[in-house]
Amino acid sequence: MTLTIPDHLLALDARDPLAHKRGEFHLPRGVVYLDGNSLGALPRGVPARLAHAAQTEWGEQLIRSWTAGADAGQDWMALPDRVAAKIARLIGARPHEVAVGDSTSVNTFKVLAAALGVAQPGRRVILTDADNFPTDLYVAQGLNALLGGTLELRRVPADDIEAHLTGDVAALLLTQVDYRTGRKLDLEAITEQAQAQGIVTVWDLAHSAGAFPVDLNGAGADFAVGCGYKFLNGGPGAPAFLYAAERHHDAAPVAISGWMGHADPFEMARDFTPAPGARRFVAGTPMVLSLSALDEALNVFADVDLDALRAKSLSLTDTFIDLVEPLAARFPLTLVTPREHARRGSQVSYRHPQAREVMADLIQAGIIGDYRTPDILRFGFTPLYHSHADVWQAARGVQAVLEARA
Ligand SMILES: Cc1ncc(COP(=O)(O)O)c(C=O)c1O
Ligand SMILES: Nc1c(O)cccc1C(=O)C[C@H](N)C(=O)O
Repeated sequence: MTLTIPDHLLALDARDPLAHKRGEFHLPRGVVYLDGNSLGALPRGVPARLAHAAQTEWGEQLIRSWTAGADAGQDWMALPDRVAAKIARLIGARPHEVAVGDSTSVNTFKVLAAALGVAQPGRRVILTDADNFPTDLYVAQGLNALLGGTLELRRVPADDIEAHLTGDVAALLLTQVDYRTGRKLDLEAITEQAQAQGIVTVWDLAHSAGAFPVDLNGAGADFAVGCGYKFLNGGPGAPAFLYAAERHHDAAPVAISGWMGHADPFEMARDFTPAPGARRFVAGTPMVLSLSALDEALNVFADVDLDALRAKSLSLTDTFIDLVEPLAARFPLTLVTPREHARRGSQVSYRHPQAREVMADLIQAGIIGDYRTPDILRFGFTPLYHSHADVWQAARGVQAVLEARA
């Protein structure tokens, strides 16, 4: 097995317009980290920012930090809005259509409730992908239980979704990129077809935001959610985001109407008057420390051309698929990620009957991907910090592990 990186891959790295971004991350030595679709790597600016938030803003300024520096946009109170504005650019939204805080699960509850609130009267069906990420399914089940079981959760295979966009469906709940296979759905086309049937759309962008450009406004999408700790690199348990199209702000119910979503929290009014825009969905006190980390992590994207990000992501995943392809002839390895660019997110997955054990061996060898039930080997590629040389090393690692186990 040769460890010499082929010239054509070195040439791709040499003309990579995003190559300089790698230096903005801490990447441990001896590891090829292919799990940024679960927990993004640490941006170098984050530790100092966290230290400042803890020592100066909390330690010295204490409670004054909630309002201190408001004129310069440095107050904690507006931190969720500042982070929302940075995420808005990545998902094709306007800043006042994005709210940041809570987890993706909680935000899914909020936007699903909001979607049902603006759905066509009398419709009770939530249509979703049978293989959707569990939390999406569970949240829909929980909301149905809360509503006395009056909803129907209709689960169909993702490939059959379009055929099920019928006039009785209230809301469509879909994850754009499947967490197991990396299959990417056509958000624009599905949104258009759903809306033609009067269906309100809710998109889970957990594996989309920060991985490639998303254009929610361009698609006319209704609602969306996504994670802060995956491709946005906000750190473990980073706050999530939600998106609510401006046209729904007045009519959509705020299911968790907390005081921080009030138009004037310190008025301490007895009744809920929603804040303008999506801020109304920020229920409670902003998680300042984790928001600070996410805010800093998002600065990495400031000078990133999102089309270049997508082009590089596809080049990395193409390269991995090409390099691993010969192994499929020798080992029970089946590519489950679509080869078509339009249908691929930023990960590559394979079925293997001993996927769990193979991944354990890979991690032992410093190739960190992950295993997903029942038999999926999952490799996430982050165009901000991966090179084609990394891809080469990862593919060689897969080869070595499979050969050693044979
Ligand atoms: C598609 C999708 N939705 C939601 C989540 C997670 O939600 P939460 O941040 O609430 O754990 C994940 C990953 O954990 C996911 O892959
Ligand atoms: N959120 C996670 C966690 O708290 C622990 C371990 C993994 C995760 C994940 O993000 C899993 C991820 N959503 C997935 O696609 O499988």
